[in-house]
Amino acid sequence: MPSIPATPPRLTGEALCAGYDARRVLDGVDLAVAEGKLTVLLGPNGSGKSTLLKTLARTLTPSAGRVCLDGQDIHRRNTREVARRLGILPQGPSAPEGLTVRQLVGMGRFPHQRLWRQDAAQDARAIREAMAYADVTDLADRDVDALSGGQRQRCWIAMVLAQETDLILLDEPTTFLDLKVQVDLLDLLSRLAHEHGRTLLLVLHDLNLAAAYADRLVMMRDGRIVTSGTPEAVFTADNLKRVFDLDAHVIRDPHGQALVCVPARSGRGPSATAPAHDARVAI
Ligand SMILES: Nc1ncnc2c1ncn2[C@@H]1O[C@H](COP(=O)(O)OP(=O)(O)OP(=O)(O)O)[C@@H](O)[C@H]1O
Repeated sequence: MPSIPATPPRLTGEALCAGYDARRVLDGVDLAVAEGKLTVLLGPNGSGKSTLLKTLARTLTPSAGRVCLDGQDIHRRNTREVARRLGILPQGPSAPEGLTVRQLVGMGRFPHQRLWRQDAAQDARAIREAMAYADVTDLADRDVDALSGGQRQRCWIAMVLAQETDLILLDEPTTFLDLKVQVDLLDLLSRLAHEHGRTLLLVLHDLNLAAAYADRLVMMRDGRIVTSGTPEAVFTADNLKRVFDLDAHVIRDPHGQALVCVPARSGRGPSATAPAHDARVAI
């Protein structure tokens, strides 16, 4: 996979309002997804993260504002054209029954195929590379239904990779995975951004993994972006309180230097859980 030089954002949302029937969820969201970076969207349940991802991916039409992909309104582009540039893995995806892993991953090639023009060799190469990258080659002939949650999630990631898009949106890709598998998956996504120049926007619920892996954090509440920037700039106790209503300290991991959020246990106050050593810093 060739590296792509840093360029201005190709995916932006401008004054986006969106929702479901009469219910407005997004309320004037402005967002430029940083090129070649891993951006993590954080926010409490129901704050509109999935709605934003769906709107950015053209699955949901905004009631006001617009999404631009490569400078053009994404809703004026056709589905196949968008799918060749932008891949999305929604929350809790489901596959048709009886599909093997290779067939599922092959679905990522649909946007590149036409009835009168199919490049079987190119499709086979993309599927092979995606399965190798997501470490599911050994599972290729297994039934997707018969896999563990973690294995299945890696297969879905492989499907998105086989789509060979520069922009990848993932909604809670680590849900239901054990910590080691979460870390493996985030390492993989991080390599995609940093070694292959892909642009990733993902929703995560684990604050500490988000702070450890994100180049940029975007924090949402009540359908609005409250703050965004590098973890150094925005992963602060004040912002965690503003966005999540969470009482916590943010400290620096003395070994890896990552920022770590230590929640205060209810009724005991933040100081009850703060470590005694001098790694604690006011952030
Ligand atoms: N298909 C839908 N129809 C109607 N309302 C919806 C639909 N999907 C989401 N909502 C509502 O929109 C609001 C935002 O939901 P959304 O899924 O975007 O939040 P979220 O931040 O991704 O939440 P979570 O962290 O729980 O996944 C919620 O109040 C939710 O109930």
